[in-house]
Amino acid sequence: MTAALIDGKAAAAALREKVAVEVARFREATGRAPGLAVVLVGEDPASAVYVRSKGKATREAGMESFEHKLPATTSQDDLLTLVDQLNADPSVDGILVQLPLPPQIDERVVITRIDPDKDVDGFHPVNAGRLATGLPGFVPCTPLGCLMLLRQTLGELSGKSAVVIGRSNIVGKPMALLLLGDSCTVTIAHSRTRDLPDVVRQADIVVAAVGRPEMVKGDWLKPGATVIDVGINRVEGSLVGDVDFASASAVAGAITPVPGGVGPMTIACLIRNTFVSACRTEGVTFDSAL
Ligand SMILES: Nc1nc2c(c(=O)[nH]1)N[C@@H](CN(C=O)c1ccc(C(=O)N[C@@H](CCC(=O)O)C(=O)O)cc1)CN2
Repeated sequence: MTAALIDGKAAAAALREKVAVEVARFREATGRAPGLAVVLVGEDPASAVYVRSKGKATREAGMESFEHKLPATTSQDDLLTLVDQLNADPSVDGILVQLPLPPQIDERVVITRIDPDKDVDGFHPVNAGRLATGLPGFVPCTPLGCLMLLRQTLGELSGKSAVVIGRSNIVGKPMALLLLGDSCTVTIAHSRTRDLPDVVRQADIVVAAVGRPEMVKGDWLKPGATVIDVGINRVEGSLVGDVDFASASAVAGAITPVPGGVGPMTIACLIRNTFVSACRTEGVTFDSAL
């Protein structure tokens, strides 16, 4: 292996620690703690693990965690009523509805019901529009975490060529906009892209977010490229990314592992976004490097 390993676990721990220091200052200044409400509908085991991790990370940062666990049979109207209550609750700075939702509930309707100024997931169309137009809002946690890892690994990103593989609203599109915001030349590749390996081979930065286990091979990469693997795929009882780590790490300059790469940054960025939300509500200034 020649590639340097990008340690997302360490980066996430450092970010959470920085937020915890700022939260202590916030509490002294305002007399209250920032609050995050997390809503889980159903019993999906992976979602339950993520929700538990989010609650733990929230409390460890000195913030209040409000957990709402609803049965898998919950109706869309009942979920919307809970979202309305959380929107109106001044102790709640951030609202997150864990995805995926059961089939009787339309994800888009629920996301759109969350107050955009409490939408710490950054999934609301208003926040998508703010990101696209360069206005302050909330940026989805996974792409924000990827950007932080890239800046930490490469320093200045300006002028670099980047390929984002995947065009989802949650990762691919916001990732491309963030890279554009840092003056990269960005290509979004997807299932209909022709000659994908040739497209990927042009890139200094590759972000793989397709949800197909080990799809990106080492011989698709420009030697020395920085590779960010967003994939979390369970294959025969183990966890693999969208990048074939063994072949890619022989060619890349730096690469994120799975697990221990992007995943931990998702939760750290959620804690960061919740803190930022509380600061905006209270008019408290915060470290712009967060
Ligand atoms: N409302 C949301 N729902 C979902 C989101 C989200 O950002 N908001 N993202 C994913 C799940 N997710 C957080 O919710 C998440 C996924 C993975 C990790 C993580 O740390 N993964 C570890 C491996 C964990 C394991 O062993 O399973 C890693 O990559 O090291 C954190 C958060 C979908 N839903």
